[in-house]
Amino acid sequence: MTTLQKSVSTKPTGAFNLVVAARFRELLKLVPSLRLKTSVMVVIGILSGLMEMVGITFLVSLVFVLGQQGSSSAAIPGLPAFFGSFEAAISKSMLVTILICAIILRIVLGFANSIIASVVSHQISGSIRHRLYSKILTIPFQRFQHYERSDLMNVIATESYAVASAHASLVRLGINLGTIVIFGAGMLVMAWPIAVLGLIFGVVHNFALGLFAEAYRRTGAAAVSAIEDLTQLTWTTLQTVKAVKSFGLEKRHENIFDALSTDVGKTWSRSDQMGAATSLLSEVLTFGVILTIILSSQFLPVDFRAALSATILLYRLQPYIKEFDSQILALHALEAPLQNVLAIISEADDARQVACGEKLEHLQKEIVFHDVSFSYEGSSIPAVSHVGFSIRTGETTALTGPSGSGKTTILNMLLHLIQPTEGRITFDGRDLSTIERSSWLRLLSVSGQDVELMEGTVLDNIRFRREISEEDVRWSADVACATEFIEKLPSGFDEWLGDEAIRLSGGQRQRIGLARALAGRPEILLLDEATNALDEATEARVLSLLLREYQSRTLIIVTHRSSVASLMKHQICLVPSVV
Ligand SMILES: Nc1ncnc2c1ncn2[C@@H]1O[C@H](COP(=O)(O)OP(=O)(O)OP(=O)(O)O)[C@@H](O)[C@H]1O
Repeated sequence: MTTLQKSVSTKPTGAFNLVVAARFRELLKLVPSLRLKTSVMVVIGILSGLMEMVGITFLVSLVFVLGQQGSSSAAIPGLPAFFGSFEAAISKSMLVTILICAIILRIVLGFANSIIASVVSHQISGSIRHRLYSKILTIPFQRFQHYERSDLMNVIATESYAVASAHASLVRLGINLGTIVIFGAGMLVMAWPIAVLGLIFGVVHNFALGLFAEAYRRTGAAAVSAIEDLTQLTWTTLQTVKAVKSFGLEKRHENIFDALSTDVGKTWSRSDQMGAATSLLSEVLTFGVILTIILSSQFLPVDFRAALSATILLYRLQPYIKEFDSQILALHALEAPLQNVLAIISEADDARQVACGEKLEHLQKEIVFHDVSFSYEGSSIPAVSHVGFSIRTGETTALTGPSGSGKTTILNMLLHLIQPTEGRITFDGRDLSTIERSSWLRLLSVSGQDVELMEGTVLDNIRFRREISEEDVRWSADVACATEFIEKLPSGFDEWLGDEAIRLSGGQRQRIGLARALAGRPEILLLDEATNALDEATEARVLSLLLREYQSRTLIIVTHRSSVASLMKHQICLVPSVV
């Protein structure tokens, strides 16, 4: 069984900021077409930061100018040294205009970026959900069987959002870094000693937050694992409610659920506590550096106005630095869900499913198994070993043999769910592997002992999302002897069946499954113990109707009952493989 990420990866953990490169590489694999939008978002974000810096600087200048009596029409002497060369040219009204423009531009850019971010985030999530869902349908059936269904549900419904979150974090990182650089440059020009203090603060801050990185990675992985366990328990409980009640295990299940639910709560609160701790650390460091500037201001070789502007910039820089670090920590926490998404998306497609091949309009003569063997992945004993037989078209054949002799495996090969590991299967002399899969599957239909009913009406279940006329639905239900009980249901064919269809007996479910298989009027019908839950009399009626309708078509029945096998023209008896 393929288990999705339950523990943190073994990648080096010391390299705090390397996580950015790792997440970026993963994102490029998952959403390669986002480069342009991402760059636009980062540039807009940085421009917004730039506008903030301009706004702060001009605001400080304005305050100084307003504080100077009677100099309103003179050149502005209030700008910091950085703007010194413009002093002669900027009047007070221009100062106010620039300030207002900077503020408005910042608001507009911020708004534009949140709209773009929201659109991009939904695009990413939608595209990832689509890729995951379609991957589940295109991976080889054997690979699919290696996954826990609850894990797959969890990845599609919950963890797929991690990709959009990681993208948002990377964009925010780019914006924060760009803004930090711009603010830093501004501070350097205005008051270099304060910029140096700010730089030291940034390095210490980054190093201190780096100490939390491993804890964040572990918490992220623990949260994913705890949620997976909880989903799995819920899923299996829903699947086995009858057994749980029959064995009187409700309390035990409740206890297990509570324990797992507590684990989930603990991982989230640990994450919240770490968030609070890192935020506190950030505040303390910022306070420390500003205090240092205040205490040492009289000794610093800088102009007071410039020092004030630079200090305000440093103060405003703090949220960017804080967010920069928290986004890096978020990227650590996103490792586990991202790895899960990647694991599924990187699964190879079923080569036969995507290959073209020749079309097959009809089966004219026969299906032949030429010395066919098949072994399931990881199994040392072949499920089918060197089997050879032919099935003539338009005739009825029973496939018999003891339990485990490979009957279902043979039907699965006919259904293209698995391919022979040795030997070949031919249809009218053409190798199965050279035939277009969909054209072959159009010719045949299958029904088994366990019917996969879905949420919907009886009609929905017979149609099974295919274009099938009402007439064909009625005909198939008649042949399957299903009409007689369907019409007794309160809403007949429109009766709503839950996914478990609890109101139906085992035999009724099998008859709906049989009607589903018949409804497309297939040339070849495969029945895998499809009537074994029916009483003898109903089974006999179903079989006689089937034989009448399938006089000139191909019917292959897997059965353990000699009475059923004897009704077929041919019998193929399989023997179990030995080591
Ligand atoms: N997904 C699987 N992975 C590994 N082994 C499998 C898998 N499915 C079936 N097998 C093994 O392959 C062998 C043949 O199984 P198969 O279901 O084809 O037998 P069968 O003749 O249809 O049995 P039954 O009459 O009990 O339904 C068995 O030994 C079974 O354990």
